Amino acid sequence: MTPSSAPTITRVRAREVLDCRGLPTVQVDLELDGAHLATADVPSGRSTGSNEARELRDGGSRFGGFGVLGAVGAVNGELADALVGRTVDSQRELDARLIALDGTPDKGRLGANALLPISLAFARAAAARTGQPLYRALNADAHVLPAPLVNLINGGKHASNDLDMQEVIVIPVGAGSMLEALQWSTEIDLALAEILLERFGKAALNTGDEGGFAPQLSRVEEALELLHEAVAAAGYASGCVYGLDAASTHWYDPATDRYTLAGETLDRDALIERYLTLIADYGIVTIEDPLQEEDFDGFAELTRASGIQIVADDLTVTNPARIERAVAAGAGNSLLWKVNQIGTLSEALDAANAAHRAGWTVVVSERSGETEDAIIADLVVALGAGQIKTGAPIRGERTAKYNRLLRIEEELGATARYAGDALPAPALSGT
Ligand SMILES: O=C(O)[C@@H](CO)OP(=O)(O)O
Ligand SMILES: [Mg+2]
Repeated sequence: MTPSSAPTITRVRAREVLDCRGLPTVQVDLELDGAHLATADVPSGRSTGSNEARELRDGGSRFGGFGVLGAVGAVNGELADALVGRTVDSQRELDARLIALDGTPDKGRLGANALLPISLAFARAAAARTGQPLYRALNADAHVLPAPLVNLINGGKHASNDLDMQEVIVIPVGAGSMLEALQWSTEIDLALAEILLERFGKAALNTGDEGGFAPQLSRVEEALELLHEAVAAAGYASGCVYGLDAASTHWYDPATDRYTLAGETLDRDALIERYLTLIADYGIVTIEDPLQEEDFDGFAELTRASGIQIVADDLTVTNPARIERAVAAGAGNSLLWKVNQIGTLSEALDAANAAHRAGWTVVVSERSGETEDAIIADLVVALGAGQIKTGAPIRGERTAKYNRLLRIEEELGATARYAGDALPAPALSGT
């Protein structure tokens, strides 16, 4: 049922809410036609790329200015004044208006954290107006449930251990459904907890920002061995593959053009060699941000040499122009898709289309600073992307996404398809 006339925005209201790190972020209510009210939150990154759309923070506090009252004020003042009472034909028209109101290339005047929650709340309200869930309002044929890239060991900027690589990931590709994929993931997580307790003692179960364990270790090989052990102990060795988010920009020194990995200094070639060894030894089928955020050539070299999924995050920042550059250079073959890196839903959808057109895969992603807002669950199904990265299945801001996916799987019934084939089947034997 599609209402015949275009909706009118009758209310826009922002407030400050807290994310999972206890830091303020922006929540927006948006109402259409005095009847359809929707809410959306904006998440926040910690290991951000330098080319992301700008998030406005207030400044001035001892902790570096984490407040978002400026962004909240922009929504409740200038943006609400410009939008309330207006009729909006489409998401694209609204987003174009938001972009024009900000007027800067990086959304630095009003802030991506002011614009995006308006864009997302509009998408939800427009879907509600048609009586459909968001994933279906965006794509009538939506039916693919994503394989989860489950980040069970945290390092880098997300944890207080010495592991440089940010995320050590297991992917239950052999599961038959979303429900089964999450059951496996939880059992693997519990098995990992037991192994860590036995190996590292009392502080073993510290966790990082995305709910994965953050044991005190520094070598990624050790983290991968622990994860393999946990998968085997849980009984899923034949159904799982592995991945990394190296987030290497954050352990790269531009002054020397060198990386420091577990105390060792490596140039680009040595680091690429190291990845090839890790891939061969540990059944790794996907690596995100293996090289620093400006090294298009390095990405291209590893993409060619490895033959696996190489995911661009800080390199491409969900920005169609940077994606075009990466595609032309062969720098990666997969896009990490984060709506707040670009700041409106339409631009993010353009980014996903650009990636799909180029034959790249798309991995829909959380941020490390999340709220309970589960919108990426609807978005990953709408895109049919087949892969989601949304942390360990043990903390509310992450389980919100997983639980929404379970509900969508139920709603889709017999038409639902779990994308276990989005990544290659296990290549390893005997680990
Ligand atoms: O690097 C990443 O992929 C993300 C999410 O996992 O981290 P952050 O949100 O801190 O940028
Ligand atoms: Mg990343």
